[in-house]
Amino acid sequence: MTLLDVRAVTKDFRGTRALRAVDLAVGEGETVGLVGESGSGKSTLLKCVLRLERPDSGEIRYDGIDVIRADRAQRRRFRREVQMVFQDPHASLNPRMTVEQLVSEGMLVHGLERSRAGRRDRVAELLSMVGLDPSDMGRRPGSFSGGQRQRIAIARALAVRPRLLVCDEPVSALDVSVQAQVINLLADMQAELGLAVLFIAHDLAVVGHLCTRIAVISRGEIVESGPREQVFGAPRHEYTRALLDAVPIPDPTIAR
Ligand SMILES: Nc1ncnc2c1ncn2[C@@H]1O[C@H](COP(=O)(O)OP(=O)(O)OP(=O)(O)O)[C@@H](O)[C@H]1O
Repeated sequence: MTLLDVRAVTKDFRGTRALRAVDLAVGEGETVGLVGESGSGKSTLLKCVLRLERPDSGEIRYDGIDVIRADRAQRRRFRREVQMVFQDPHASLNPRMTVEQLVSEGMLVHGLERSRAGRRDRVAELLSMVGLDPSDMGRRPGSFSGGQRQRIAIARALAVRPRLLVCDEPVSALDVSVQAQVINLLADMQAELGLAVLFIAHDLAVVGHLCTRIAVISRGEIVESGPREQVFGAPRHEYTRALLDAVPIPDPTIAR
């Protein structure tokens, strides 16, 4: 079943065509990568999906909800079921809050765990899941490394039991050695929880590691889209070939 369905979305900013009739679908439990260089339109598409920008034309549907015209109850469901992990956990995690507060905030907002003890237990469980020590839940994000902060951000997103996780350049700010750990964690969580993932990045190698389907965006247009093996093995578009030339192939089976 298609969970997120973006159809023919177009967006102009006073003369700049940021998106040209973009189509993009993410199925239930599916991992989709959206790749493109800086300025290609990735952020604009994301803002349209998150209702931060209104497309000039086109449709965005999420599990029966018309995202652009959603009513209050629909927006509320959408805000719980679609969670985000951002590029910079330093900026996206409030430095004054403890890990316990950060991870339990969504549960409070959405009324998922009524008791403080229940929320605490769930925070402990989530921290273990993402490879952090539950006894650290009283610490603040500033005392963790970049990779650990991204684990906190992932635990926070998972706390409200989302169906779709949207990751916007989640490892771009991390050291290369830490990038692989965070990608592996996302892959584990995706498999364990059956989450759908939309993973946005400028780096094709990073996307290829996690996503079974890849869409390539260039100058506001999806220039290629298909199974990972097809995009890596037989890229149709010259822009994809250029992106492939610029990165090491992450998986030797794909390289062959
Ligand atoms: N608010 C805005 N006003 C005017 N132009 C904009 C605005 N937002 C984006 N643009 C333009 O739209 C185009 C797409 O930008 P967008 O930020 O979506 O690209 P991107 O792929 O997300 O790039 P990056 O990876 O650098 O964030 C660019 O030409 C950009 O300059």
